[in-house]
Amino acid sequence: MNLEKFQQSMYELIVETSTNLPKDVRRAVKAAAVRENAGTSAAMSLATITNNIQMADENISPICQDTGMPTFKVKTPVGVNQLQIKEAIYEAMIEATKNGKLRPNSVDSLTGENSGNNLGAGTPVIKFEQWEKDYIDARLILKGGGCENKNIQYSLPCELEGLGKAGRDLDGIRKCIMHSVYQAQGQGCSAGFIGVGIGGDRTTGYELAKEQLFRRVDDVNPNESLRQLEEYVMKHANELGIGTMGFGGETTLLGCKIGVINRLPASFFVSVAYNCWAFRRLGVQIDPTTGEIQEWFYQDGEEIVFDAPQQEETKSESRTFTLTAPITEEQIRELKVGDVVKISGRMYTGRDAIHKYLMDHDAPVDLNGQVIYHCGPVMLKDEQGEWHVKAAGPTTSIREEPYQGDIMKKFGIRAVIGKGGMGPKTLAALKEHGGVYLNAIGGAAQYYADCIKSVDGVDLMNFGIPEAMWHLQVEDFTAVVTMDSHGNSLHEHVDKSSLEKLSQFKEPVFS
Ligand SMILES: O=C(O)C[C@H](O)C(=O)O
Ligand code: SF4
Repeated sequence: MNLEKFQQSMYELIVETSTNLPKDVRRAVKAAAVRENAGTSAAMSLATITNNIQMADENISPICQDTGMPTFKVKTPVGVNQLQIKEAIYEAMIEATKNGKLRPNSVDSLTGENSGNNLGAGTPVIKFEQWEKDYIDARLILKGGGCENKNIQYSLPCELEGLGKAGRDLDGIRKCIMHSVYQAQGQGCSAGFIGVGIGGDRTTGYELAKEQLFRRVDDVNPNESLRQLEEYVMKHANELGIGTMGFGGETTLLGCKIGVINRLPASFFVSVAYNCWAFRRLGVQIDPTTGEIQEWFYQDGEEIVFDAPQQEETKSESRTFTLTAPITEEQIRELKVGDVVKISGRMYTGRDAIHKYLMDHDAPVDLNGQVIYHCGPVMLKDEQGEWHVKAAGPTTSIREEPYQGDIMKKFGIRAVIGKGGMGPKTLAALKEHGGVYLNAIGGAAQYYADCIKSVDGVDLMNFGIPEAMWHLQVEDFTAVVTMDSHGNSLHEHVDKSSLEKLSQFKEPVFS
């Protein structure tokens, strides 16, 4: 095999997967955008999402800054050297990271050190299979950490909030799947796609669930019971009202694929892999002699054009405020859940490592009246040593729940921006201190990168690029107030109302 060419093909597969959302996924997103009512938060978020998808195409830059756990599935004809393939994939990963197509995402679990090139123990994941065909089939999925955190595994029988007892039968499985969508709320950047694995052990159950994510969104399950179940879930999960980013709305789920394998008599697992709307997976057919790409998978069909939203659709029903840091308590107290905020001026990124650090250290900058953005961007340094933002959407905020309230009070921070919302501890601190939580659109990494006009500095680089504290100069960075300083939380509200809706699906359906 021409290894140089093969490595180039793997590089193309990585770049395309990170930057070019597959057509079957685009069709599902488009259908969701069409369903939402103009002027609602869901419609506006979907407009941002579709805009972001197109920006990623044009910029050839990551759709989302979290380029995920690279998982390759490679089928090779007998005689092809899999060791060489592995080596070529490693090289292609290094190059894609260097060129800002992947974020350095491989972190030592004990020391916290980022390897910087996406290689490390267990990264990337490469699964090989041998087959009788005469070509190589290489597929890649880039599944982000936020949606990965929303995966869930049920052991039947069990008791489920809202749904009661789930037994060891098809109806018990139905309940688990409905519950899995409920428990994800907006935190995995809904509307999402789920892959479900029935049976196996804890490991093979999850593997089967992830395997389902390689199926086309629009395929039809050949197993009649599973086909019916997939259809049922698609219809009814969308009645939960969680909606895009958990803002409420018509579409909560974009795809549901279910597979089944045998189990042990004692075990009965239902494993669910949740994937965000930024469902990045592609595949190629490769000639094993030349190493060249012969065909792309998931990319058939017409070009999908997302219509630019009409004037009345972009006109929000909400009040709009403009803020520039330092922000006063008075300005914050004026904001209510549902308001749109446009931020200009300075903001600082801070995510997991920074929040832990700030608990018992001084801040490297004065944070009084400032804005913290839960974000781990993709950054590139030019020849002059200047940093440039390549992708910069929000990360899931709930992970900072143990720290956030204390840190806001300790340093006088007035606003935090993230996604998916935070819990009661933060809500209480916002009320006491005069703070606000702003929800940005998860995955819209190109859209937000465009709002960042310059990088003015960076602290705590020892935490690695995604975890460092970046000083950003922004213009019209738009987010929605979802938790205010008066004790109101849209997240709490949507959680409650979706749980009520979930309980409507308590009665047996598949008996
Ligand atoms: O790590 C990130 O940047 C985001 C993550 O995928 C998340 O959804 O929280
Ligand atoms: S930020 Fe959202 S869109 Fe990006 S990887 Fe995480 S869950 Fe997916």
